[in-house]
Amino acid sequence: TSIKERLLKTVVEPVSGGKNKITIVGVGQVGMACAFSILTNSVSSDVVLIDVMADKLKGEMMDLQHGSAFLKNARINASTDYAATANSTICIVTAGARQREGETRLDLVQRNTDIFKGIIPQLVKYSPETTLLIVSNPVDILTYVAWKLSGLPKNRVIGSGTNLDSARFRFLLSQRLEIAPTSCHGWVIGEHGDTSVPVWSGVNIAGVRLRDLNEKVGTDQDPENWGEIHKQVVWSAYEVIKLKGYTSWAIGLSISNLAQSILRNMSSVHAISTLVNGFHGITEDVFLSLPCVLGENGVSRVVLQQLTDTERDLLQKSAKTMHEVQSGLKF
Ligand SMILES: NC(=O)c1ccc[n+]([C@@H]2O[C@H](COP(=O)([O-])OP(=O)(O)OC[C@H]3O[C@@H](n4cnc5c(N)ncnc54)[C@H](O)[C@@H]3O)[C@@H](O)[C@H]2O)c1
Ligand SMILES: O=C1N[C@](c2ccsc2)(c2cccc(Nc3ccc(F)cc3)n2)CC(O)=C1Sc1ccccc1Cl
Repeated sequence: TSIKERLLKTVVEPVSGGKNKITIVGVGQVGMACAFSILTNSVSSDVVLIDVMADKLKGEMMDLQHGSAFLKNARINASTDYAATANSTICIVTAGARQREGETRLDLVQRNTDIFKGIIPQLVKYSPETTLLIVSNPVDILTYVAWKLSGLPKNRVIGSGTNLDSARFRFLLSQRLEIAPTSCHGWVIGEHGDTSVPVWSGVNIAGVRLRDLNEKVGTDQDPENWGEIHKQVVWSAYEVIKLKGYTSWAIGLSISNLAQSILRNMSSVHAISTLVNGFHGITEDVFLSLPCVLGENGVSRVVLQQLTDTERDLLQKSAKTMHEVQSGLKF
């Protein structure tokens, strides 16, 4: 008999297949930062990596597996075959092509849409109950594409949206006030990226709104120029790209936080991209970020913020632009 048989008496065979399996598609800078954050925060004990670059995929899997002693023995697997993703509670999609020199956004969106045609149906085939969490850019449009390709109900198709925008906003606010970001409350909503919308009327510390202390906060007439914080949210994205060529750690941590809310059915509120037809006078099928209640069945509720007319107009303008891009896509 083998050493193992002389060493161990079997009581019952150990099983795998808990309810916290997460698939991550795309093992680039963002995908691996998501994987590392999810594993080091013990969000999941069962992570599957998918990519088309087989060698990079295997190398990333092995490198993470070698840390198992420090990761509570989480199962880490990888494959180019989607069968390995079966029964994933969450599927995080970070796969995508980078914008080429001189490429228009519409060309990039069509290229990433074509990539999604080979990913989304496969994920749903093996995990029909999954929640899709889209990170690839342009994230709001690609979340719409994932919703159309997946046939899943709108509560189970989510985009990271302005979650990173809001995290950067709260960090910058915290730096200025010398208070922890978790105690600095501020929501950036709408379209992820350059045209996101900071809801200044809601920015508060312990319920004390900056607007109540100075009604000009967030406007160009504000002598203290608090509005600069939102401008820096956008600038810092370009700054990080200029300095290191990509972003990873903050987006990875924010995705891990969203995954935790789903797996632990926390009903915590996050700025994430959801189908906003019917909200704030929007009548098109588009995905934009609003404060959403997030749990095991995805987005269960949306917080109805009181927005100024300007904030509503900005959302409606984003909705219109995205609807035009979406209408030009070939599925
Ligand atoms: N939503 C946000 O806030 C946010 C923030 C940062 C980055 N992003 C986006 O995340 C995406 C990924 O960024 P990155 O820096 O990791 O890019 P990257 O180029 O480092 O990684 C992309 C990965 O996708 C893989 N891939 C390509 N086609 C695939 C396919 N058909 N199936 C499976 N995998 C495929 C590539 O092999 C590569 O490993 C980009 O679209 C980027 O703009 C979004
Ligand atoms: O931190 C980032 N980095 C990216 C990036 C990561 C790897 S290469 C570029 C970034 C940085 C700056 C601009 C930009 N624009 C863009 C627009 C549409 C696309 F399809 C892809 C990228 N993207 C991707 C991205 O979405 C972010 S967040 C971000 C971007 C712009 C403004 C505000 C925020 Cl909070």
